[in-house]
Amino acid sequence: MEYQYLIVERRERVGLIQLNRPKQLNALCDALVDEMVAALDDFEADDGIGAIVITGSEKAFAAGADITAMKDFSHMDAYRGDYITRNWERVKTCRKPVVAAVAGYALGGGCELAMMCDFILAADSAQFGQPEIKLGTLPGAGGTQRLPRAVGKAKAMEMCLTGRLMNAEEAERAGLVARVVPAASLLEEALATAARIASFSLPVVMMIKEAVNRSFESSLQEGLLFERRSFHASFGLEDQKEGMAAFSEKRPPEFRHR
Ligand SMILES: CCCCCCCCCCCCC/C=C/C(=O)SCCNC(=O)CCNC(=O)[C@H](O)C(C)(C)COP(=O)(O)OP(=O)(O)OC[C@H]1O[C@@H](n2cnc3c(N)ncnc32)[C@H](O)[C@@H]1OP(=O)(O)O
Repeated sequence: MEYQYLIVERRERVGLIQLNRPKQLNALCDALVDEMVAALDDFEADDGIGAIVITGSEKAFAAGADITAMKDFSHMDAYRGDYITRNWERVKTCRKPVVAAVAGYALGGGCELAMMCDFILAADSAQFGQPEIKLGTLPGAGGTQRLPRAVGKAKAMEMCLTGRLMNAEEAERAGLVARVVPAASLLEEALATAARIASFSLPVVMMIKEAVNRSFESSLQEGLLFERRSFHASFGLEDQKEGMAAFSEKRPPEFRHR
């Protein structure tokens, strides 16, 4: 597929998706999101891909939904067109892990896109925010729902009501990002992290992603039961036999990803 707004590459067992609208600070438009859905579909179907990285440019992961594109929308335009949110769950529904590598601005829909990913690696230049209130609107792709779950009500409420930005250090302290790395090594670190994940058993990686995400959707008791049944099911995998045999034989495992 030809991409106009993305750079899409395979880096061994890692699929790399780079937002490529640097002049507009990677503002998210319908066409970019449609291309991202296509790239995720492609990587999900590819047995040679075990993990995915989404990143932007040095100055911006994504500065939000495209204000120019939507500024004259009517309620019905937004509602019936479901502007750039019609496929918004595709990152979350992707069964392979998706890592967000964020440098620069991740604002509005850009912060929401990063939070849809399984975890965020932030450059020390990263700045996160939901500044929609400054535009006379509010987050529309999870900002008021995922941000409180990530950083707590107080910080999320203050950020959404004031539109202030959160730098990488505060974001790590608050639990929004997994780790902060120097901007110069962000992509290298993200690819290495994704490659490590992709080196493990793909079915187990998928089961872990599913179980961790289930913790946000169910009671502790239901989540523990889901996890336990998944643990039991792992003993049906060739990779579980290989992993535990390799340990006993004091050699590295060679997972077959099935
Ligand atoms: C596979 C499924 C994936 C699904 C993914 C979906 C998730 C997203 C869905 C979103 C749903 C809607 C809800 C979200 C709404 C929003 O996001 S509203 C927008 C929120 N963002 C902002 O308010 C930030 C706006 N930008 C700025 O404040 C500043 O640009 C900046 C980031 C602080 C940088 O300032 P500065 O360094 O001065 O650069 P600028 O000159 O301002 O910008 C450079 C050019 O980039 C253009 N631009 C920047 N941001 C946007 C934007 N959001 N939309 C459109 N264009 C933008 C800016 O206009 C400049 O362009 P030129 O004037 O042509 O040079």
